[in-house]
Amino acid sequence: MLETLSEHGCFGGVQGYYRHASPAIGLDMRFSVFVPPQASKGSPLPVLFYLAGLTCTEETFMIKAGAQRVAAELGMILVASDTSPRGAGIAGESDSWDFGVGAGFYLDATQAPWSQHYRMESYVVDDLRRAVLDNFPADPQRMGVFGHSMGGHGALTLALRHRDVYRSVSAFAPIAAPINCAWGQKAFSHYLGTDRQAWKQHDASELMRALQTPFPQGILIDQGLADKFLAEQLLPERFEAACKEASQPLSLRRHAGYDHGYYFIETFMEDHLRFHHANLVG
Ligand SMILES: N[C@@H](CCC(=O)N[C@@H](CSC=O)C(=O)NCC(=O)O)C(=O)O
Repeated sequence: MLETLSEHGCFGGVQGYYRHASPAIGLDMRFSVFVPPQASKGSPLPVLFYLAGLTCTEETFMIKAGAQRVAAELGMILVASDTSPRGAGIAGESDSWDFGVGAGFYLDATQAPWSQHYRMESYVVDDLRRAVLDNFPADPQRMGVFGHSMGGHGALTLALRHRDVYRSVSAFAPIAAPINCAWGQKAFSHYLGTDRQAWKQHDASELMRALQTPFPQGILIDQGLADKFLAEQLLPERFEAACKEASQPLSLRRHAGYDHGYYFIETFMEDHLRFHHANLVG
């Protein structure tokens, strides 16, 4: 059952905010959907899932990224997930901005106490997808995923781990090699424990190195060169090397003068929407 929190006319379509019970998480979750005007024609539409970064919610992308105008032109449904469970009641889960609440890292935790509710991979891939298919005119054969920073890590890893679900993937300033940066090491050690082999299953660069079948239309990544997190946390050069090793076509565009924020994201948003549209619709 979907509860509508609010709906708003937007570029001839509808921008909505919703809440539903998530079996994977065991709590209510919120998400947002932009349905373009083409929905009134009755045919199923391609869907693009957005995964946001640390501290964000299901609202951040819809308010700040400026994606709806082009999605309305192209006839694409946009879906934005929240970034973690809310209300799990784990001691200390809100103590830091880069772990716990707002920092679910799009994986299923295996370690107590996180493993009961922090199951964002199953949430996004199963529960959120199901909710979108059941309640919106979405085409299950034409789904893509993109995201920013922690959500860029999520987009790359979920696309690599669920090739049958996502046909297209791109990212803005992704955490591209989390087992080699402080954000990833902090999150993975708490969520996944000490086994570094388990960590590799959620590291985009490690997954890419083991890739069997490349994404034929390539992967698009935009990265600002004035991003204060670039050298220590994001490490796109490791993903670039892994793509080369795996013969995966990658367009990694480095942009002077752009930082980590949503002014950067909105600048290149249209390119990402057109990239996914070309991959999903042709
Ligand atoms: N509070 C932090 C900054 C947090 C931050 O920059 N979050 C980014 C994502 S970082 C990686 O996942 C973000 O998208 N923020 C939302 C926004 O509107 O910019 C600090 O103190 O540095």
